[in-house]
Amino acid sequence: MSAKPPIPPSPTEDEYLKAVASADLPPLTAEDPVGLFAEWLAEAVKSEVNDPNAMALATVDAGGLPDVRMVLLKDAGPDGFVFYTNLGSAKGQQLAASGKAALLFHWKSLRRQVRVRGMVTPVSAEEADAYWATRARPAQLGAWASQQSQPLPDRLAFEKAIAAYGVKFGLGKAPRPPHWSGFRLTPSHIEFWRDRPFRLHERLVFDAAPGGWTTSRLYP
Ligand SMILES: Cc1cc2nc3c(=O)[nH]c(=O)nc-3n(C[C@H](O)[C@H](O)[C@H](O)COP(=O)(O)O)c2cc1C
Ligand SMILES: Cc1ncc(COP(=O)(O)O)c(CN)c1O
Repeated sequence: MSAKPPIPPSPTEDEYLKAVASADLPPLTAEDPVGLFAEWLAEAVKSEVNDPNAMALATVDAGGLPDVRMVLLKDAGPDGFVFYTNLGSAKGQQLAASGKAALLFHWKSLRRQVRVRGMVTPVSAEEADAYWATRARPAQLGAWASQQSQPLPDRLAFEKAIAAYGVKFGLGKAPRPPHWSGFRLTPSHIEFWRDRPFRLHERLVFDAAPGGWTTSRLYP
């Protein structure tokens, strides 16, 4: 028999009361979600153990069944949130078919989350080439050899394919594969969530409106 998973219990009142003392923050306010996101990411860069730019990317498949996996944020600004992947992967196909996605950042060290929803479009070839050029050569060869999300018969076959691409491109630059590029999610909705004691959290929501954003708050 397998062991029961070690699920932690809900905090006790005493445990919450200890947190109250350190939770005396001014209310969360901002005019511009992009600026607030940049501030929160900068804090996460300092406090997270690794990958502060990691985010869950949610998509739907052809049958409407949700799918989700982690990707790394590689650019962010007023135009949206950019990530890179294999276009033939499950997520690549789902994004091409639906044009919609959601993102979730969860910074455990800060007890914060940011949720983003919106439409997704491919980045330009020039933008993808510029990002591709910053990747380490072995990572580039891996992207050439990986048929991401397809069944892998054996690890050795993958390693041989990586070596073959290494020979093919010799000492020269490995160009960006046609099956590897990026997507930009243009946010229509962004929510900032900050932990408060007793689960009385703060939620600040931005909805895209002509020429700017409307803001609102939600019950936790
Ligand atoms: C922290 C983290 C970051 C990741 N970043 C990426 C990424 O930027 N791009 C990518 O294609 N896969 C990334 N992966 C792997 C994906 O989570 C996933 O396994 C892979 O892309 C296949 O997903 P799919 O079959 O849904 O397309 C990352 C995984 C982790 C845990
Ligand atoms: C398969 C894959 N592709 C792309 C990325 C994006 O990161 P990078 O471009 O820094 O390799 C990751 C990050 N974990 C990854 O696992």
